[in-house]
Amino acid sequence: MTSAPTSRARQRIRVRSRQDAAGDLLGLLPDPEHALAWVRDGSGLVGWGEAARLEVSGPDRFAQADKWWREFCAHLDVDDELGVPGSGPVAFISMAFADSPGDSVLIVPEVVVGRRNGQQWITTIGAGDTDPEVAPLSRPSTVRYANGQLPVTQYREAVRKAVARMRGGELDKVVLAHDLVAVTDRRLDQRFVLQGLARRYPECWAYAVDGLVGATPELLLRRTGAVVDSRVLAGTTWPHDGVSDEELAAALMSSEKNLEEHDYAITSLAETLRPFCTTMSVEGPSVLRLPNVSHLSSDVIGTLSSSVSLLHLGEAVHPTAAVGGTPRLDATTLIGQLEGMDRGRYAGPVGWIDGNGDGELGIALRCAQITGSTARLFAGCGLVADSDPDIEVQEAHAKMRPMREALEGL
Ligand SMILES: C=C(O[C@H]1C=CC=C(C(=O)O)[C@@H]1O)C(=O)O
Repeated sequence: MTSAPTSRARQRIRVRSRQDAAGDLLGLLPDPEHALAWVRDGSGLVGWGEAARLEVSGPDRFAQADKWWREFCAHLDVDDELGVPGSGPVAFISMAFADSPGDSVLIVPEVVVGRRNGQQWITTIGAGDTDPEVAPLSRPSTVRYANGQLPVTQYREAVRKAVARMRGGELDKVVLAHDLVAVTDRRLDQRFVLQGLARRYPECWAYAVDGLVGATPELLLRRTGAVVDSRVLAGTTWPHDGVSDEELAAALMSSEKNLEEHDYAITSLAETLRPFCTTMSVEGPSVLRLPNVSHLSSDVIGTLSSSVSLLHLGEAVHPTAAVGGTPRLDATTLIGQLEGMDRGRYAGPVGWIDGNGDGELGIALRCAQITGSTARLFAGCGLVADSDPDIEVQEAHAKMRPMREALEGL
């Protein structure tokens, strides 16, 4: 389904960006159920209202989204006094993980507030209300959990089967996920969840697009002019009683199983991005420490050889072996067979794009799809032939902690 102002062809939409007084971005969001956000450590973008929206699905969803966004931008009158990435027109993006089923969505807000390097701005797209009434924040008083489409006992079994397939030499790596449903006593306020995540995980990108709310530590791609960069994560440990953070980090850095998982993820990203670049370098791995887990982390940076848009690049690199596997097609086929659930937009690219094709796409991890008073949480683990199903179940539990705590207001 595609919708955009029908008068677009005749009447150009006015886009205006101007400097704004500094403030807390997430605190500006007026609406509990339609939050649009991409914020890391106080900087990023938030939006409200809906000037246009695109919903697409299928293998050509990235190409369709890219075309739609270019056409939309071609019919705007832009008055942008900043000219920085994220000023001017912006669409928030959340792409489905799989070619089928699942809808991807692009939302162009009526108002965007951005903050970058201490500079804040406000953009109106059409007739946006720049000073809307902000509904009071509400928190659920009870949260109950129920099985999702893939309960944890079945998840363990799926992991066991996947490991057997890898030991049999069918593939090298696959990432399997499971879900969990949280039901609350009232309609969830997405802003409450976002603020809790942002407070606890300032090094992650807190995001909300069309009810998918989370805080991801993994940056799939950022395009800033000719520069493209990525933060690749794979290989995980989590706090254990009696083991110091330093010991955990040292064990992670010398774990062959985790280094192997990480290597597949880096290789998948680098191989698919390299054709677009004249230069590329990889730095890592090092350990990224978060309150719930620590990951092996590498940074990739490249120079683009031509002006290719963020969505085009996203299509080429998704899914990396941080959320799919190696070989990619074998892994995604096995994910479909063994998970037997619809991941929706979990593990898909999430973020924003501007009128120049610059923007940021994270991988939608540590998240929940929120609908009314229900949240569907997801967590997955990279598996190789050496993986132990019981340990992977513990890892998935640790990865769900941020979302559970944010829902419960802990
Ligand atoms: C698939 C997830 O995490 C990925 C990102 C970092 C580390 C991962 C791992 O060690 O398995 C996963 O590849 C998830 O959080 O649902």
